[in-house]
Amino acid sequence: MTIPKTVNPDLANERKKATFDVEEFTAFIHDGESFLQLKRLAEEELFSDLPDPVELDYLSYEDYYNRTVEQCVNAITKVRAMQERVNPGGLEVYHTLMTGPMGTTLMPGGTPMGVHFLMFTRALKNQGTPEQYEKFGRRADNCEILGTYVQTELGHGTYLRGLETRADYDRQTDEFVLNTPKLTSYKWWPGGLGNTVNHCIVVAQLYIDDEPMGLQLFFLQVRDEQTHKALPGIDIGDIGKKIGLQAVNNGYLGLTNVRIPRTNMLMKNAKVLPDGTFVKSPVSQLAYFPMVFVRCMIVLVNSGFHAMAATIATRYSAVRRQSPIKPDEPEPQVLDHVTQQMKIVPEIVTAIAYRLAGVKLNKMYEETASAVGLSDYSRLPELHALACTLKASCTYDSTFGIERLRLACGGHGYLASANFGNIFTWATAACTYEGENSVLYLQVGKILLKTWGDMLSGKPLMPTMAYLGVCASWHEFPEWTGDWQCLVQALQYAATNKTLIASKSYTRRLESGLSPPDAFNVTGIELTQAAELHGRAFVANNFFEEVTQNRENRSASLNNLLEQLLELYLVHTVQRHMADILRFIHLTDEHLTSLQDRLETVLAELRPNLVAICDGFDFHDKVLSSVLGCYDGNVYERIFEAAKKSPLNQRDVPASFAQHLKPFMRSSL
Ligand SMILES: CC(C)(COP(=O)(O)OP(=O)(O)OC[C@H]1O[C@@H](n2cnc3c(N)ncnc32)[C@H](O)[C@@H]1OP(=O)(O)O)[C@@H](O)C(=O)NCCC(=O)NCCSC(=O)CCCC(=O)O
Ligand SMILES: Cc1cc2nc3c(=O)[nH]c(=O)nc-3n(C[C@H](O)[C@H](O)[C@H](O)COP(=O)(O)OP(=O)(O)OC[C@H]3O[C@@H](n4cnc5c(N)ncnc54)[C@H](O)[C@@H]3O)c2cc1C
Repeated sequence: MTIPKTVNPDLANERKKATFDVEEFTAFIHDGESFLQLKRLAEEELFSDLPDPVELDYLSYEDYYNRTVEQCVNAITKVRAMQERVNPGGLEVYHTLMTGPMGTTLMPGGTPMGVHFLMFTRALKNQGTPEQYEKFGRRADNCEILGTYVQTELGHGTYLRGLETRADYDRQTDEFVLNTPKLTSYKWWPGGLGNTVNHCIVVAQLYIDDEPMGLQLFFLQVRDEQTHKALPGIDIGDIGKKIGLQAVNNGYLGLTNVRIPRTNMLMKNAKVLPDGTFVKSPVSQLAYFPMVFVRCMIVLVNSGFHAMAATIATRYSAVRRQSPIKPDEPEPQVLDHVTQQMKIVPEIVTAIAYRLAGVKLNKMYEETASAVGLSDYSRLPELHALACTLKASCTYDSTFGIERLRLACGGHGYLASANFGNIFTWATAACTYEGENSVLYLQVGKILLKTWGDMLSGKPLMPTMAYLGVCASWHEFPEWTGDWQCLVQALQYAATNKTLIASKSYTRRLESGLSPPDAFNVTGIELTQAAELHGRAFVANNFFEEVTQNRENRSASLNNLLEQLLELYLVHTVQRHMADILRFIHLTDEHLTSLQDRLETVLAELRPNLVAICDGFDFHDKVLSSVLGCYDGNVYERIFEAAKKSPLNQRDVPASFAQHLKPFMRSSL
């Protein structure tokens, strides 16, 4: 089957209908031109010789892994060469691309080197001393060594204080002795640990003279640099097949009396001196900072997955024709069925809303990291709260959004070659890794409770929670105007009152004699609901600010489009949380009808621009890797071509016919 060189006429027609400049939208959504140019340059280099993803699908587990390593190494080699051309000696190309959505999507089954770039290199830089960076970090940055972040154990992932891996200081030899004393202490899950890396950062409980000193990070070599064989005392391997991310090579690690020099503990914050004196970190949570960075990144990465799935479903829905709306008319593009628009358009805007929130969050991370560099730790709690809430709500919304988008593609959405399977399993993994979502919401719930107390005692509130003070001061919700500000305030008001309810329940339980931890546990449902609403209110408010500020820097047509996207996002989000809102705000049937009218109006207004908006996300066909989502819309040819590649179509009759079917049918006679 040859794929036509022409673009499907329905898609070409959609593109002609666009009312805005796609390139301007693309620059807006990528936060400026510079990253965009870098991304496109890299795509040109990286994708020229990538193999067909359909072939990868049929490889064995082992071949899939080996093939991914090959692709990964090729990609990194090219990116390094590109860095030398763009800014010799710098690392921005490297890090921007390998830690961004493109790096993750370059290999359909994920990459065994992702955690090397995301966590290993960064932790060496930010948790090590300058000398440690020179000794270990520079080699990691240059990929002379490969590593991963080894924290989770078979028995514990969430509850870090329960980790069982020990690092005992031996004053005589100036070494730490590392052990995983029980089966449950085995490290379990780290990406690339299975068979790829030769070094890692191990998170372990530090003991000095058998006294626990808390969790610390240790640089550890696990495999010989020449032979790649495990070093003495190290039991290491792959944890086996998962429901997705088959090439990430998640591994296990057991340690028996493994000795490392004292200077292998990352000592930028806490320190152990040669005589065994322990110098505490100025703030113990600094050991958690590598996780905060990844939580911030996840918001960008998952909003990217969400936008990928939305692009596939939108393009396919513009090509797919089914079921006349009026009996005597031709079959319309399925995108003209309003229920189809309702499945797709809210997902497009949600991906955009999280992309914008993710950019804001990552800027806040950079500011906080700079402040930490100057020993100012004051913004850590606010960053922690926002990273937790956005990581949790973004991964949840993208996971279920991607599934809705797959369903919107009917039968063909279920084909592996449509690529929803990979996109979904990438997205849903992030609901668990880097902090399980409910656990992160409970962290936010705890901070909301504390903030509520601060508010009652007149203390200043952190900026992203200041609205609690404003809303709590209202006797009742101001007059319902239904404008954008009102819709954002409705979400904030609901979040505030949910916090109030949770706070009252918690206090009531304390008064009835429950201990604080028990009272917190039984208030968990209300606390997580408050935390979720807090996150959604932030995303809505941020979207509102992005669209209503800096208008003069954008064309009128882009402003118009962004206003429509905002309108849909706010109306849809308010409708989604209507049960919470109605509990606190009196709305009439007229108000609710008006919201529904607005939803339907803006869906119709956005309809001509849907394909162009998805084009504006600027996903290369190799990134989408989908027979349904290609830019040219030659969907049926690609579905057919992919089917022809099935191994079962490579010979006339499969072996199982002679071996099993034929004797079986004879004996049934
Ligand atoms: C759940 C907690 C946060 C609990 O921490 P804790 O110290 O035991 O208990 P606590 O009393 O709740 O907290 C004490 C205090 O520490 C604060 N805090 C907690 N975390 C942070 C932070 N990151 N930054 C700044 N502050 C933080 C809390 O708010 C508390 O503050 P407070 O004392 O109340 O003022 C922690 O255990 C945790 O983070 N667990 C999640 C584990 C996790 O995320 N693992 C990730 C492994 S790596 C990975 O998955 C890589 C995947 C990457 C890929 O494949 O791409
Ligand atoms: C694809 C993937 C990649 C990963 N990569 C890495 C890596 O590179 N390095 C690494 O160290 N780890 C990695 N992990 C491990 C990951 O970080 C942990 O799985 C994650 O932190 C969740 O911890 P857990 O598995 O212990 O879940 P659990 O905590 O056992 O969760 C089970 C259930 O218990 C609930 N629960 C637990 N604690 C509480 C609580 N306090 N309150 C209420 N409910 C609670 C949870 O909400 C959940 O519903 C990876 C995991 C996956 C899936």
